Amino acid sequence: MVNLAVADLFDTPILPGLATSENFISAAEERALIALIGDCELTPFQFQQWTGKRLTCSFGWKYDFGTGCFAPAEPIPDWLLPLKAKAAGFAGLDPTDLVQALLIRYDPGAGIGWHRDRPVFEHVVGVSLGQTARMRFRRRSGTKFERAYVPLQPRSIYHLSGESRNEWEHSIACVDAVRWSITFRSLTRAKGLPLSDLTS
Ligand SMILES: O=C(O)CCC(=O)C(=O)O
Ligand SMILES: [Fe+2]
Repeated sequence: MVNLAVADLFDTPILPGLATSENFISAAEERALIALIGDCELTPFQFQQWTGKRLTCSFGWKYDFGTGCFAPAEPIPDWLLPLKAKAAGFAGLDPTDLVQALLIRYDPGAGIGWHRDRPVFEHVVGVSLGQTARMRFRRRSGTKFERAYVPLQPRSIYHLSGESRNEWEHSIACVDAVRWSITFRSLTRAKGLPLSDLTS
C-alpha cells in the first residue's frame, strides 16, 4: 500500500480535479435540509441480492443497480434548486447541467464501497450534512494502490471531476453517527454514444 497523500487541511486539493470547501452552507440551512430529506421516501440501496445499509432517493435520473436500467426519475424538487444552483456555481457549471440529485442517509455502520460513479454521469458535486466522514481514494499502481483521503465535514462541498473522478475510485468509511449527503451530477456529454452505451 502506498499512501500518496493524506489531507490534513480541508480546502487543500489533494488530487487533480478534486475541489473541496468548508462552510458551504450555514448550520440553519443544514438543519432545514436534514428535515426536508426526512420528508422524502428513502429506500435501502439495492445491488442484486445485497441490500446496503444506506438509504437513498434519486431525482432527475436514477440508475437501478438491480436491473441495470438508467431511467428518468421524479423531477428535482423545488427545495433543492437553490442548493443545486449554488453547487453548480462552486463547480463552475451551469445549474441546468446538474440534472440528477441523489439523497443519501448513512446510519451508524453504513458507508459506501469502492467505486467510480457510473460513466453516464460526468461532474459529481456533493454536500455533506450531519457528521464528518472520511472519503477515501485509491488508484492502482502496478501491484499496489496509491491512496488519498479527505475528511468531509458537515456543511462542506466537494466537486469530483477529471482525474479524481475518472482515474481514482472513491469510498466512504462507515460512519458512527448519522450522515446525510446531497449529490448533484451532470450527464456525460454525448461523445456520439447513445445513453445505453454509457450505462455499463
Ligand atoms: O455520500 C457521498 O458524499 C458520496 C456518495 C457516492 O460516492 C455516490 O453515491 O456515488
Ligand atoms: Fe460515488
